[in-house]
Amino acid sequence: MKIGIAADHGGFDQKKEVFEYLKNNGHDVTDFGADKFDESDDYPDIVKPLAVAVANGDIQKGIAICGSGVGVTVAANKVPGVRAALITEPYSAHQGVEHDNMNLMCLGGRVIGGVLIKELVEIFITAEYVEKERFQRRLRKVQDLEDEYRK
Ligand SMILES: O=C(CO)[C@H](O)[C@H](O)[C@H](O)COP(=O)(O)O
Repeated sequence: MKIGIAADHGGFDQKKEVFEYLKNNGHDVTDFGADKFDESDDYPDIVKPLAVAVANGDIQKGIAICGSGVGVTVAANKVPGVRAALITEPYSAHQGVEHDNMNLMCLGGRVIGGVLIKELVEIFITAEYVEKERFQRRLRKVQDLEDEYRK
């Protein structure tokens, strides 16, 4: 499984930590930037390449970090095919994948860190979507919404 990670200045340090953690644990992880700390960078620019790679299927699971996690969540969900959510606790990190097929987990670098952020990453990357009829039905409805409002 290919994992991608991106962060603006609000999550720059946490991105480095998570990237190292994933690499050290043998995962195939790509860093989509930012490449350097820049207080003036903008989260839509930073998350777009990762979101597109997730939507294309080049990356199976994406992790995006900004200050609160809200900005990258909003921006990533504008890319058709992305199912991004802001995650702050373990239950949603796996349930979001199991029920909703979340393919991009968003985190707040100014909100969480240390052990919790790695725990959430571990839960997210190991969780699997459960192909139950009710989950499929709901995801089809999400897809219908996307199709209805696509330009
Ligand atoms: O948290 C964020 C969006 O939800 C991002 O990190 C933004 O860039 C945040 O607004 C950063 O704030 P700053 O005052 O420009 O550092």
